[in-house]
Amino acid sequence: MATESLTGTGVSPGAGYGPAYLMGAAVPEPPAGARHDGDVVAEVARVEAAVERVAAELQARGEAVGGDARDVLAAQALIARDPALAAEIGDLIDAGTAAERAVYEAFMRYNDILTQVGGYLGQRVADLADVRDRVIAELTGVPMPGLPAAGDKPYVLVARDLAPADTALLSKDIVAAFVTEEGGPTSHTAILARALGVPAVVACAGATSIANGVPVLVDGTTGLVGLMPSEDEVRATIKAARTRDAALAEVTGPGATADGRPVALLANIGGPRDLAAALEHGAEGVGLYRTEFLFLDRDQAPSEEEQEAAYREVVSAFPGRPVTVRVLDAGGDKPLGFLPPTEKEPNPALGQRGVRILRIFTDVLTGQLRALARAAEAGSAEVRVMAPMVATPEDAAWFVAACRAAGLRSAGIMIEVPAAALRATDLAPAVDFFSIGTNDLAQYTFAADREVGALTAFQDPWQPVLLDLVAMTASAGVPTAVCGEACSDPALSCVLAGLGVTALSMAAPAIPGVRAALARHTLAQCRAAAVAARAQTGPEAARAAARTHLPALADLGL
Ligand SMILES: C=C(OP(=O)(O)O)C(=O)O
Ligand SMILES: [Mg+2]
Repeated sequence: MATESLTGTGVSPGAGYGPAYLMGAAVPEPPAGARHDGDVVAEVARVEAAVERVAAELQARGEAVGGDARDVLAAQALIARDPALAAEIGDLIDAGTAAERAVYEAFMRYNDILTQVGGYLGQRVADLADVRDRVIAELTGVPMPGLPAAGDKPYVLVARDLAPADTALLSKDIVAAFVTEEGGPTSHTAILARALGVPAVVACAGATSIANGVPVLVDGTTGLVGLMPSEDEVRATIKAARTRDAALAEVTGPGATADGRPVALLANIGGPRDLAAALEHGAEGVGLYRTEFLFLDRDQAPSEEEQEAAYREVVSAFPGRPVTVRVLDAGGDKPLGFLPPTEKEPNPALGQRGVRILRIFTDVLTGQLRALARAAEAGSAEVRVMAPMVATPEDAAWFVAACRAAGLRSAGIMIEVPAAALRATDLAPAVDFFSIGTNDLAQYTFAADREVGALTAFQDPWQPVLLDLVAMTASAGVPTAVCGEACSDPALSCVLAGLGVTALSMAAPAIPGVRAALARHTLAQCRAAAVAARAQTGPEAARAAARTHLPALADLGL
């Protein structure tokens, strides 16, 4: 048995095992006025050793990665070994300052000089701060900032939460599983983990107190995180996950119920890098391309040419198939510096987000639509474009008109605000399709921030009220997909089919489970499951009631 276990919410299936790596929180500033005990020589030697370890590690990591990263890391190693900095640190230690504080102050002086010089050198300030924090971490024993380099063994990445920028370079070969203390089933960590096919547990209380290097077994289905598990336990958990995967691999082909009602199984992607997984898991197209990843960490929108190149890559991966692109969903939990709201927002999730911000910065939308129209022209995919956060018929009509003006044939909207679901019949005449975003629909229905771990329960897509809103939307007479994380649950995907949804879009690794669940149940069973779930008053009861009509789930290990 594991010596200790923690529990969170399993959000990406499969089992992962490896040493814990605690993603370094910000390295604290050493206290001002900290003094050493008088041994100047020993204190200087401590700094020299720390600097050398940091420089060598940066250099080695650069060599391992190669390309541009090698030059950047080699430059950082040079900063660390800079003799002028060493002299400055030495002077401070001579005057009695403790090693870590001396490092901090000497680096800060350089920082000020670079900032004043500005231009290219000014932009190196972040590199300098990173080297400073690494040396201080080395001296004080706190975790290193950032992510560790790939080693021989994948590690379990433990963090308070993960931002998209933290994880841009991760892959399945580097990370065996994710565990975060915060976040819910629809947080960025969960979305990213599913896209990479890495098991993940979020909202796991106590996760950040796991010590670095401790062996951790993560079950991304049950949400259990075992510390120092026995070999037998690791073997059994991994075997059960594999058995389930093997059962699912036997069902292939396009999504359909057992009696042949087609339900398109599409992939949610964040960019071209997710295409391989989408194709590997047999996605029939793309149901949600979250384009905002292309716009993150920039001072301005990417050029139309750069956007077109990314869109073309996605479009060409699915010839003749639907590729549903969501235009930029900025604001709220995805703020972009170059698209600021017009006033200070005390509640960003309820602020100028999605289509609301695009209605202010119309040039950004027009540029994106033009790039999409050109990419659509170049390939044979059926490109569909949709807007996030549409709340009124007027928003819908405005967006569709903008798409038509750009020459785009298929224009739709996301239904993720209760107002839009409740009055779907008013929005229907303007659009070609709906796609329900259950993540935000839950957030706004319950007035519960989806990024707050303590409110995870409200994100449960089995809430009967959410099923009611899906049913209302699907009966408005427009083809309706669901692209929120709800679709990753095979039982719920049967219920959604039973509610009249015609396409389901999810992180690619979830597709086999959903395909198998649908293939083993008739449309009548799916409808009965939906009726039974909606008759309940809470999510647990809804889940249990639906499952009584979906008997094959248990055989599939789902
Ligand atoms: C699919 C959705 O969009 P996102 O998670 O990107 O907000 C949703 O809200 O359900
Ligand atoms: Mg959304």
